[in-house]
Amino acid sequence: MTVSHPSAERSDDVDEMVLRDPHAAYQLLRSAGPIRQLQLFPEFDAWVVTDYEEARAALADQSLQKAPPDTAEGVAFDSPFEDELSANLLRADQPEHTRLRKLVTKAFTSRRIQEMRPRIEQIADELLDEMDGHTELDLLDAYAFPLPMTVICELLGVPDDDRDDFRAWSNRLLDTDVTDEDGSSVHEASTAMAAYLMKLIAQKREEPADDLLTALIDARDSEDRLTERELVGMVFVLLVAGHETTVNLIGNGVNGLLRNPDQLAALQANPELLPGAVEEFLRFDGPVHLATARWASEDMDLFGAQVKAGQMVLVSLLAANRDSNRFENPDRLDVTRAPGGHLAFGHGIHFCLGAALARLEGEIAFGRLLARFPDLALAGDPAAPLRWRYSTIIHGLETLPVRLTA
Ligand code: HEM
Repeated sequence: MTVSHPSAERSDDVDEMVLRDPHAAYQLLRSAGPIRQLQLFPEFDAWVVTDYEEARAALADQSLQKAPPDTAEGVAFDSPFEDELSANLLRADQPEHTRLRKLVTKAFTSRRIQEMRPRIEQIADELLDEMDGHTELDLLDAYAFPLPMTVICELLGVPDDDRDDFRAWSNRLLDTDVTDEDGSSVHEASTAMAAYLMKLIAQKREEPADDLLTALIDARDSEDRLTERELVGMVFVLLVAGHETTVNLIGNGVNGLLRNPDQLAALQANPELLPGAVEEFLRFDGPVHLATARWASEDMDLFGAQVKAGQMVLVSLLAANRDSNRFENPDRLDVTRAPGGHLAFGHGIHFCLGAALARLEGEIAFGRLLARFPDLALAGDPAAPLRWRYSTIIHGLETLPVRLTA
């Protein structure tokens, strides 16, 4: 698959290739062992784990801590979300992590999530109604983005009128912008995002309702179970994780299907394959590229590498999910593959809180889309280069132009 990006003029070494064309880069890297140092950020190198077994072990290894240690290398660069947004689950170690996660687990259990099925189906159908009558459109804008965004906003109980601003800030926080040398664009986006979240919390304090944000505010104001910074950090992580990822489950999965017509036909002929197909989309082109940063808490031997205290360790979920020692024919999309075992939702104590919700959204999104537009196809020249977002965290397309009818 060819990929282009505005920064293609940068040096074409493997470090840069990991961001520009990750699957090809990991194929080159894998033969060099399960871990190696890469320069993914301008100021410092990070250790990157690429093989399945080691990736799984690293995700569960609590000597790789989430809170940057005092002596960490490159912390200033890695912390654009200072200060208001950083007190969140993905930056917390035990025991803070357990306390914070307990506040939200109840809202995300499979049973609670299954109750949302009729409403998610309705949201999908409304978006599909709006698409009807168009010949070509960007599936990310019209469907893959608004669906999970509407769901997470309703679950929290916040308006989604500002969702375009929110999407722009969130993209700026998660993508690597090579032109933002002094970090001012990221800083501006994190300041705007923090101000917006504080406004949402203030509004909800004025008008409480039967929703997750009200419950979190109660836990703060009546029970003192989290600080104000932690409240803002929680809303931040739920809103960002709730929509930056599922949009790319839908986008990457549809892209994979439309480029593999035999798999599309198999799924259309056997809709009962859908839940397994969603797992395969997650394995084949998962929405998260590298899991969020971990830091060595001490000098250690990590899979044969001498990692020093304070160095950053990143786990490549994309690489692990294409490890041929774990998955047969890993570069083949196969909707009949026995599901399970992929690392797209992470592993260990930070395993994705929203996995059940994302799976349900995915199942509904693919099922409704293919039923409504059975002749769905890529618009334009299928051999034309795809533009992937340039990001250490997100693996997703910039746009996905499709034709709706034959
Ligand atoms: C297909 C969609 C999704 C994918 C692939 C995904 C992936 C992940 C991954 C890989 C992690 C762990 C990161 C790490 O260990 O560094 C994670 C954590 C998390 N995800 Fe998801 N996610 C998805 C959807 C969602 C949704 C819909 C929500 C809903 C709010 C959500 C909320 C979270 C939260 C709160 C965490 C942090 C958990 C913790 O630190 O304990 N995610 N997700």
